[in-house]
Amino acid sequence: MYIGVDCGTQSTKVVVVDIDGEAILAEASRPHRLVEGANGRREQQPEEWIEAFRGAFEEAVSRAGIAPRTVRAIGVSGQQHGMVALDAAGRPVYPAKLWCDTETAAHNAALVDRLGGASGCLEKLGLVLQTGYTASKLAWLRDTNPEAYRRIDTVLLPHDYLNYWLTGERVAEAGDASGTGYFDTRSRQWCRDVFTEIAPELDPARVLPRLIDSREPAGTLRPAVALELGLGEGVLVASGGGDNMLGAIGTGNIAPGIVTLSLGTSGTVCAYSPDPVRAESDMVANFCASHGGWLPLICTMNVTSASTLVRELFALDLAAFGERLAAAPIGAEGVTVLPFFNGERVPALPHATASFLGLDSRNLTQANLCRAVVESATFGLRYGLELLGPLAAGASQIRLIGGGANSPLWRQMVADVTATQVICPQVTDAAALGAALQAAWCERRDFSLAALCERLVHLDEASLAEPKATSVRAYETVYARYCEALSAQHGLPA
Ligand SMILES: Nc1ncnc2c1ncn2[C@@H]1O[C@H](COP(=O)(O)OP(=O)(O)O)[C@@H](O)[C@H]1O
Ligand SMILES: O=C(CO)[C@@H](O)[C@H](O)COP(=O)(O)O
Repeated sequence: MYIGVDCGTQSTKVVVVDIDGEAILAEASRPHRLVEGANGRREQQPEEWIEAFRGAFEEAVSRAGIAPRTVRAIGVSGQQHGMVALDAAGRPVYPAKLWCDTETAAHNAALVDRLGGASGCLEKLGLVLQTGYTASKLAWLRDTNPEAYRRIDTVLLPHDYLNYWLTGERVAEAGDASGTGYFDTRSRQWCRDVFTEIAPELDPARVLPRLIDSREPAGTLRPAVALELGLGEGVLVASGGGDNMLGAIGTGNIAPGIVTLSLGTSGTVCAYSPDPVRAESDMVANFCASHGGWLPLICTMNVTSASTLVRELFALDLAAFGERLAAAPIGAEGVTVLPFFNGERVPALPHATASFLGLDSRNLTQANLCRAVVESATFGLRYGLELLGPLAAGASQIRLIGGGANSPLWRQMVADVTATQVICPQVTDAAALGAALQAAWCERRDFSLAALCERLVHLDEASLAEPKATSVRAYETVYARYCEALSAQHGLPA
């Protein structure tokens, strides 16, 4: 038995996987709080991830009906980029500053300048620093909270922190490390000179976790944790990785030809590449994959976070929200939304706010506003898909994941907006499944990752959405309207 864990923005999910029986036995999740402050502050308490993990683990194991002692390895996936700075005793010196925190936009802009602009970043890191990456969070802590900064002994990412809690080891792997902004994504090594530029007082040899290969274990369970969870001694904890990297594994996107698109709190589009990618657009992140190779990715920050704001504004539950979406026509009768409620990463507008455009006395309905926000989040991902260029253009299928993929209407919308076939995996949380598969790959040397994906990545045929020609054409017009609005409001090329 193998356990996969995904510490997302809104919740931590756990899956129990039986590799030999080729079955996903159970899933469970527990929510966490997101603390939202002024200036785009978005933080969480790392201890709450552990609490959520405990609850979800207990429920998943009990639902699976397995003896915990049959678990052989655990894999952990986590929301990318979050800064978890620990003191020498392993306690956070400050709450985790998350991927969606835009408070550090000015620090990011200053860092990009100091590294020689976009070309300097590309030369040193293989990607261009974006607000949201760990680097500017560290620079921000140094400036705004020097007392906490002085106590830093290690800087981890969310999944590294869970690995640390499980094993006592402070380690990192290339996939998640590539989102720090002080990691060379081509050579897969820490970029110590960039780290020193950001945090001159900290010794990178001490503060940065030891890098391990994706198939190497982070360690074995600490005896106290094994006892608490009822697990046997010697249970391996895999290297784990960023949620997008493990979501790629959990959707079978481990070789070129497939696109994974996530409708989570964030929206992401990524495609595997065996070589590092230097995309035409600086907004394409040349991240590493968490199984070797690369995973160029674009990320938008306002997907289910945006739809949830509008849904909650009208006090709708998910079912009622779905009904409102269906009640409005394609194009929401002329309503256009630019859903940048907390700034945006792609396009790079960290200070932007949202706009509702084209409203009149006739089209101002709940249904149109709900529909327009979901359409706009989807258009943002099409915009990103286009930036990915040939890597994504050749894909014949989109594997759709994340909470929004539960909505049949949203699935069809993605198919129509991208003119590509869409299908979901059977499992609710593909990143947690990817983490379990990576754990099995680490522990079972008799399996290749491809063989494991073949066994466990089952697609849900009932979720298949084929693009419909009339809808594809209708969305072309509405997407053009969205691009015009983007250009008019934010000066971007239409
Ligand atoms: N049927 C649905 N329609 C629209 N949104 C949904 C639906 N089901 C779940 N969601 C939304 O998906 C989000 C959770 O997605 P998830 O991928 O688990 O997020 P994360 O990994 O960022 O924590 C929640 O905001 C939830 O409201
Ligand atoms: O910042 C990124 C990718 O670069 C986000 O995709 C985070 O990794 C958070 O993911 P979710 O919580 O939305 O799954």
